[in-house]
Amino acid sequence: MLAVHFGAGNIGRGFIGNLLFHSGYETVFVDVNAEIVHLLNEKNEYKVVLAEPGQQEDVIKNVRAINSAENPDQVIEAIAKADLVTTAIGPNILPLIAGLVAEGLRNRADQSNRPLNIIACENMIGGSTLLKEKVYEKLTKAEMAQFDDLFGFPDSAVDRIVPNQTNEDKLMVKVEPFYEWVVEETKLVGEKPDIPGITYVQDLVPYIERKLFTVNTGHALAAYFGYYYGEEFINKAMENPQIYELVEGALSESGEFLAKKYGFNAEDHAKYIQKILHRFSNSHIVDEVTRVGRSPIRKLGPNDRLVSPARQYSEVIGQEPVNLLKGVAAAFLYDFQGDEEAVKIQSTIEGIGIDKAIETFTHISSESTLFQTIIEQYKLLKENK
Ligand SMILES: NC(=O)C1=CN([C@@H]2O[C@H](COP(=O)(O)OP(=O)(O)OC[C@H]3O[C@@H](n4cnc5c(N)ncnc54)[C@H](O)[C@@H]3O)[C@@H](O)[C@H]2O)C=CC1
Ligand SMILES: O=P(O)(O)OC[C@H]1O[C@](O)(CO)[C@@H](O)[C@@H]1O
Repeated sequence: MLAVHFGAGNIGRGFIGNLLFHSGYETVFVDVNAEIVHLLNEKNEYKVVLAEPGQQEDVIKNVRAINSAENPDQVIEAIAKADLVTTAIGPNILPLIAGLVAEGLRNRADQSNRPLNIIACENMIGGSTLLKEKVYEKLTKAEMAQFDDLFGFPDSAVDRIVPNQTNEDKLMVKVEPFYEWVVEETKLVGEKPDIPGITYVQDLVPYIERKLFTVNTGHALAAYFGYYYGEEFINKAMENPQIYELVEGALSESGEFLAKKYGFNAEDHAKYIQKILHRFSNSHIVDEVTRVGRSPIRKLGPNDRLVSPARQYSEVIGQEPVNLLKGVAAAFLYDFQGDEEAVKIQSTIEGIGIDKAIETFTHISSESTLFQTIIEQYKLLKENK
């Protein structure tokens, strides 16, 4: 069985590639990083190490790679032969691979009627759906009908903390032991991929919201407050009682609306939150606050991990969240010069003021009380910096 996976980065090698190998797939990674592509083709294997006492090592074999910037034709050919296509490249990059995916699927449909599933494994709601939309923008009406029959784009939620790697062995990836991969069963075509480690569900929305608004919300607060208080790493930020309290507070707010919206058992959800706080504190993982806080414009988007739970909390609970809004305010103070989006937020604030910047990035109306609270919190945090 052949899997084509876009993105041979942290989650691609450390999580998806790992599970694919253990499920019997040969994996072809598609990437634009010439060094990683070269090394994968030279070694045809890499190590995954668990970030825990004992540091258990796993060797992932049967892998190779294609540089899509240099050899797009090879990617098109690989998609024609594939049994599964997956991605872990980042939400902002999905539109950029749509042309190549469309070409690959078109070429495949010319040769056979074999169905194929394309699963985006990104930290976002509706990643595969977005990729499908972008692919379909390249198609004729007739092709769309043909693709509807042949190709599935089930959405998915992936959870495993894989920090930036600083190992001498450039292919080796250190990962946390925990993982979860949930895939929407109803949008699959053909045979269900037999991958132990995937949980198939009928309705993905509760799972992706639970994950994005707990793991990623908490992580984002730890990152932005960690940065604010001058911490370099997430586990160190979690040692700061002020930050811990803010993160825990935000997760209990998102948990309150999630439990009410989806009927989650409150006790189980409280355990889920505690487990996540424990994962953030893992001393065997060196995870920079600037990695976890990366792309703050994306993270401040109306449907992402900060604004969506804050808005939904106020809608479902009928009150304003305290900690979630502090998290939004802290993201507006994130001025890391190595992050293009952070620089853009700061220059926007300078150019049009914080009020307009909040409206621009969060789409929260300036009439709302949420908006006023964010401004107040922003000013307080700025004064006390
Ligand atoms: N690192 C983590 O712990 C987790 C990450 N994710 C999600 O997985 C996705 C990837 O994240 P990471 O692996 O951390 O990032 P990463 O930066 O380590 O990996 C992304 C890879 O995509 C490649 N890439 C960039 N443009 C490309 C293109 N046009 N075609 C093919 N490859 C391209 C990059 O060269 C890189 O190797 C993101 O959506 C992230 O939110 C989800 C859960 C956990
Ligand atoms: O990958 P993103 O969406 O930029 O955000 C970083 C987040 O992704 C993760 O790496 C994995 O879920 C988390 O560690 C963190 O919340």
